[in-house]
Amino acid sequence: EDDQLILLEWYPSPFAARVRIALAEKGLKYESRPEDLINKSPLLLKMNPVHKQIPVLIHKSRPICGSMVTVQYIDEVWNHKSPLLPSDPLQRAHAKFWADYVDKKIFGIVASKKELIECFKILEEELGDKPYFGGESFGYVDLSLIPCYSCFYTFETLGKLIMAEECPKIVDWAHRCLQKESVSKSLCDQRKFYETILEISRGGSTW
Ligand SMILES: N[C@@H](CCC(=O)N[C@@H](CSO)C(=O)NCC(=O)O)C(=O)O
Repeated sequence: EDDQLILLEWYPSPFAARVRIALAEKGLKYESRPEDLINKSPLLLKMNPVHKQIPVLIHKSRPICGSMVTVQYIDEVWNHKSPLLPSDPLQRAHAKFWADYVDKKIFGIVASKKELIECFKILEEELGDKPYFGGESFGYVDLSLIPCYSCFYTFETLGKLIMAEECPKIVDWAHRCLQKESVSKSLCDQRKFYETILEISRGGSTW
């Protein structure tokens, strides 16, 4: 029917995980269509001709591209439950600032180990003693960062570091987020992510 939701995605992608979490938070049913990023489907090329990237949410046959843009769309269209962004404009601006920081510094160009740890320490400071980045409840900034948890085993194995030592509050926060079913059922398993990275690095294909 007209209100059908389709998600063009790829399971290991932390960007796709963000949209899966938002859809689960709102209790929305959707059809998942896994993409082969080496042989992209005509639908993906049609729905996201600019970046030709997943995730793409297709709602009423129209595409929404970009993971955090899609999360905002979901939050605004299905605003009946589990708000992800605060309603106060200043708080919203802060949430978008930190989600943008996560995009640039954590998910951006794969940073050097030193830079990555420095950025996690800044996030650790921002989190402080709050249970979540937005305060008492899980929200937009938490959602932007938590998919990175799937990469922790890879960081530790390849980077020879221990996340619990580098940023203990972030590790505790991640475990807190994983108590939520919307998160635990949406995140790629850490070992599967690691195996996928090794496969790709052998295959030399981009992802
Ligand atoms: N800024 C975008 C990044 C999406 C992306 O990198 N998607 C990757 C897969 S996961 O890393 C992708 O589709 N790569 C295929 C390609 O670039 O050819 C977002 O937030 O959605």
